[in-house]
Amino acid sequence: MQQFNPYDMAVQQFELAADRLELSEDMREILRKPKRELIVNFPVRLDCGRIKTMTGYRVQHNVNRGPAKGGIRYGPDVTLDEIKALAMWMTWKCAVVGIPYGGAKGGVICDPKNMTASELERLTRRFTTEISIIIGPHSDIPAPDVNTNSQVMAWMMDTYSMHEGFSIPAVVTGKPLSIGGSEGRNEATATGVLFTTRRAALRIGMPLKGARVSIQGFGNVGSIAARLFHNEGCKIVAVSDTNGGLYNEDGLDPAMVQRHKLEHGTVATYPRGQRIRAMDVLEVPCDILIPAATEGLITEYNAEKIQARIVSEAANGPTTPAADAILFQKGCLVIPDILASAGGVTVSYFEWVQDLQSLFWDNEDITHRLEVIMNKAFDAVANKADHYHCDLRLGANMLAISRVAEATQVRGIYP
Ligand SMILES: NC(=O)C1=CN([C@@H]2O[C@H](COP(=O)(O)OP(=O)(O)OC[C@H]3O[C@@H](n4cnc5c(N)ncnc54)[C@H](OP(=O)(O)O)[C@@H]3O)[C@@H](O)[C@H]2O)C=CC1
Ligand SMILES: O=C(O)CCC(=O)C(=O)O
Repeated sequence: MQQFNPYDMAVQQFELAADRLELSEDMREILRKPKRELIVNFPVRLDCGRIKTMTGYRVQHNVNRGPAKGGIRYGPDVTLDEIKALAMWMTWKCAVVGIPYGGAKGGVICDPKNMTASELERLTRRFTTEISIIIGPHSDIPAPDVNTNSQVMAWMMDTYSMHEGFSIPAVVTGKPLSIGGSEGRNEATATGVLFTTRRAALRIGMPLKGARVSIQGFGNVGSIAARLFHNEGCKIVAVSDTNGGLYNEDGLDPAMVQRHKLEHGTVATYPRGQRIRAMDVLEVPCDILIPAATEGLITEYNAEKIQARIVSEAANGPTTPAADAILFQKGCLVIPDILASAGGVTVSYFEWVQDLQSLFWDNEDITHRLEVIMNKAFDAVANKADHYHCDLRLGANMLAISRVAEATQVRGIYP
């Protein structure tokens, strides 16, 4: 089996859309490569006194529609190609929901589950200092992603502000409310998944009430999606994390599963369900599948076995192009990542705007504004897909890429 490379996959998706848009080779050359790739190697003192040199990345894919925007992830398997792919998807994600940002992503190769809070703080502060030559409230604004959270964003904001000499909350989003975070940001990605799934269910005439939902990944996005879909009247039949999966055809109570995970570190050992392998959550009988873990897990090897009628991609890049073709053929409606998971960055945009104006909105206002944007984006993507007789991914990519290409063209290219 060939080694999965997320950047190759992102470029392959890009080329499919560029072909249908009949984009010139010159424009493709500009859009397929990241604008900036920063690699930093930096020392971190561990609690035992040893110094470990860590490697981190910040990639800005495109900034023609506004400042670069995108999360920071920590993990042992982070690679530059993964971060390049995620940065490119951020460019398309911001364009598809029409918020004035380009795309970026960052990451550090580390093992966060085996690091103490003080080691993570030192890592975060040093990494922020290293990438502060390219981040800033008007140039590139990080946010949380896999294995990072509001505490990590608080350390980033504090470190950046220390160097400037005064508080600059707008340098990162996803912060705690007490230092300029926004109402609704923590739940925003999962809320966006719910809004787009409601729209998709309407499109295929499937009631959400009573729908069986399987969720891969039980972190920020997956666990909150479980709660929101449960509140919507859906039955959460399967969940998983890195330790394994859990299935119960009668439905799981997300709050109880969450409590079990907090106490035992995994959902897989929750007693009121049948233990299954982590990858099996993709194949259990269900109506809606929510991949909320990581890239490249739905492939040509398991797509045929997916039983869901809707796949709502909360994760970035969960489905390979070969799997996309199989799912489209089967009549499974895939809400692509750049649309389904755009609720997070949309509320990050609200957070940034609130920080810049020092005037804050309430939760109701945030949720309403998010719903308007997500519904409008879903309808625009669906119209594109209907017009071109293609799946929603190609529709979303065509919409997004044409918007970025137009911005690039109208700004002019220096001869
Ligand atoms: N946070 C955000 O605002 C946004 C996140 N996303 C995307 O959503 C996805 C999840 O992010 P987020 O929830 O923030 O990250 P978290 O780190 O909070 O959670 C990730 C979850 O995925 C699980 N996981 C990782 N790999 C696997 C695997 N192979 N099989 C099963 N479970 C797995 C982890 O398990 P364990 O608990 O055991 O570690 C964890 O439960 C990512 O693709 C991210 O890029 C997209 C838009 C915004
Ligand atoms: O909130 C943000 O700015 C970015 C979130 C993110 O990294 C993503 O949507 O993948």
